[in-house]
Amino acid sequence: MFSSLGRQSRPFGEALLRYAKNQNILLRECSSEAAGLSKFETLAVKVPKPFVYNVELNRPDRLNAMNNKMWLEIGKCFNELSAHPDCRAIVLSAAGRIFCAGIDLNDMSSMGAALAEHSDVARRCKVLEQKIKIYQDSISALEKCSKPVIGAIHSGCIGGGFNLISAADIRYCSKDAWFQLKEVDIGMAADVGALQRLPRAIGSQSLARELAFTARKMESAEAKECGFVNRVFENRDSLINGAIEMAVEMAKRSPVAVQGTKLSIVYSLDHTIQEGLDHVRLYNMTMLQSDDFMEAVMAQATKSDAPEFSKL
Ligand SMILES: CC/C=C\C=C\CC(=O)SCCNC(=O)CCNC(=O)[C@H](O)C(C)(C)COP(=O)(O)OP(=O)(O)OC[C@H]1O[C@@H](n2cnc3c(N)ncnc32)[C@H](O)[C@@H]1OP(=O)(O)O
Repeated sequence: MFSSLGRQSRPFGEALLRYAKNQNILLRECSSEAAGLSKFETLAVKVPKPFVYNVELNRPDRLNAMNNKMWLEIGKCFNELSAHPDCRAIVLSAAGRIFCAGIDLNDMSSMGAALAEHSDVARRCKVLEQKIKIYQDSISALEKCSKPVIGAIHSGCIGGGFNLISAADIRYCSKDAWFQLKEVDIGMAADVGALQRLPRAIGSQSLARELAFTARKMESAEAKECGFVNRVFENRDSLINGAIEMAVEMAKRSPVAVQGTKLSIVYSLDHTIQEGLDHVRLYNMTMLQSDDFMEAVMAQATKSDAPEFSKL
């Protein structure tokens, strides 16, 4: 029964490298276009390992403050990666000395100008509603992305950046990281996801409310203690390497299995246990017929190397 499994015994790393070579995927440094995505101005996209994408916030001179362009590009990038068959796991990191200084405060004044075009409150509300919706959707694209997203945070992670990273599947940070829900300091309620996702991520309404009401900084040790991050690394380099290593582990597994797992976990967040079970039953009644399932079961049963799963 297991005799046809010869092709699965090739070492996984070798198979991936061969695949990357055949597909002409330039590992480590490559432009987002070379990685099969749109061209981005505010993001740098690299493929550090086969099937692993690294999206980097890339406005280091502005401390990665999120201008309108960046908001739009984050949504677009994660939507594209969600559908991209060469991407199986994503590391989200940032260039420069700070992970993200929140929304670009200069953009706030252009928002004021757009509002000033209307004298009527209903028309002004429509402008704001549309803007907030676009920004919310941009961050939700991480959660809706079918591939796991690992946030790798160094130094400051402020306001919009905190909201962004709250939508990642997994968070790691460096020792120097700090997190600040700064919205109340600029006179607004956070509106792009942290108030909804943070209490669930840390399992404490009390701590989430304290952070949100006061804009108090949370340092890396506290972020680890409350479960907001899984691991704290010594510095940015070891952080990025650690995040990529973990992404490789995910990329080794069947994309049918990993993507189905994310889909089920995200669905179950706001459904009853029974609804979640119904949902995953429907998924698996189809996906257990996939080649991936048979190949993975066989590899486990015969103690062979991981199979080389087809693109999905
Ligand atoms: C629909 C609404 C959706 C989302 C809303 C989100 C709300 C938020 O994000 S609230 C948080 C807003 N952000 C902030 O209040 C942070 C502002 N920045 C700072 O407090 C500091 O820059 C710092 C992050 C503590 C770092 O300080 P420091 O190390 O002293 O660097 P600076 O000299 O201050 O900054 C260097 C350079 O970057 C520019 N910059 C920093 N942050 C922003 C920003 N948020 N927007 C635009 N530009 C920013 C700063 O002006 C400096 O520029 P120079 O030209 O070099 O002076």
